Amino acid sequence: MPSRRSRVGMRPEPITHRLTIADAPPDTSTKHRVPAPTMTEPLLEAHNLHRTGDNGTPLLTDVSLHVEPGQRWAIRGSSGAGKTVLMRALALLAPIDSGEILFRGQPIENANVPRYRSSVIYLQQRPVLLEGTVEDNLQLPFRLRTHAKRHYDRDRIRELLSHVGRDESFLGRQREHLSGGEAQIVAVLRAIQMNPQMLLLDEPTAALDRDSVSAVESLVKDWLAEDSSRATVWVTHDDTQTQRMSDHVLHLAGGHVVAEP
Ligand SMILES: Nc1ncnc2c1ncn2[C@@H]1O[C@H](COP(=O)(O)OP(=O)(O)OP(=O)(O)O)[C@@H](O)[C@H]1O
Repeated sequence: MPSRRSRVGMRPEPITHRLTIADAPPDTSTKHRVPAPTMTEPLLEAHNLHRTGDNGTPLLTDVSLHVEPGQRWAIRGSSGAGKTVLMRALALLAPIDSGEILFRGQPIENANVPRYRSSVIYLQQRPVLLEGTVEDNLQLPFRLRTHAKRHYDRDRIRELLSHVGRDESFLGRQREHLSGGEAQIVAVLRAIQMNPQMLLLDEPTAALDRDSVSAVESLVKDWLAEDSSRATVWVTHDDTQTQRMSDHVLHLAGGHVVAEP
């Protein structure tokens, strides 16, 4: 069994037995069928997250989320509900005071954070791109030690660009000449070329025009369709985007999970 020790050193949880294929009772009756055990282990688990802000205000209170392979979650809630605080905690970019975050059933030790961040990539509303061309930005992750053995694949990028109606000339565009939508397309391409297991999308299309929204959504949909075990957590205020891009919804209000707003 995986260790249930918290990365943040809080409350050890009771060890819970997880059903495996070997544990499954034989199906001796079709009349009184025993419910099939869950074979899938969650990809990302947040258990009872708590965080208090600098001024003592509770930002997250007992927030839990289990994302299984293939699931597409939407995080909903009004402004200030704690959506970004939660997403940054899941991305290990912001601290939690208590609770635990597990990836594939394991806590993420400090030494494994770079690997975690290449499996679970966080994208924010305003993408951070460096000076230089689109291609410079796409090549950037391959300069990191974590990806030293991987190589930038221009053919793959060219193919992905064709899905969103851009040709190779886009690669030579300077960062400062990109629209907000184009910059977000670059950020999504930069993430999905790394073949992550999950994307954490924090309002990535909030300030974009309709064409850019559909370009970003279609890149993410195509990436999901390539591998049925990939998953997303998408913060959005948009009801129709929630319908298009999610099959599970977590509602937050005042840093709490609520049934419905
Ligand atoms: N370090 C901090 N200390 C104190 N308060 C904070 C801190 N970080 C965030 N907050 C507050 O926590 C609340 C939740 O912020 P958060 O950014 O998660 O909201 P949100 O749900 O993402 O809102 P929006 O939809 O407007 O992006 C806000 O009131 C914010 O000002």
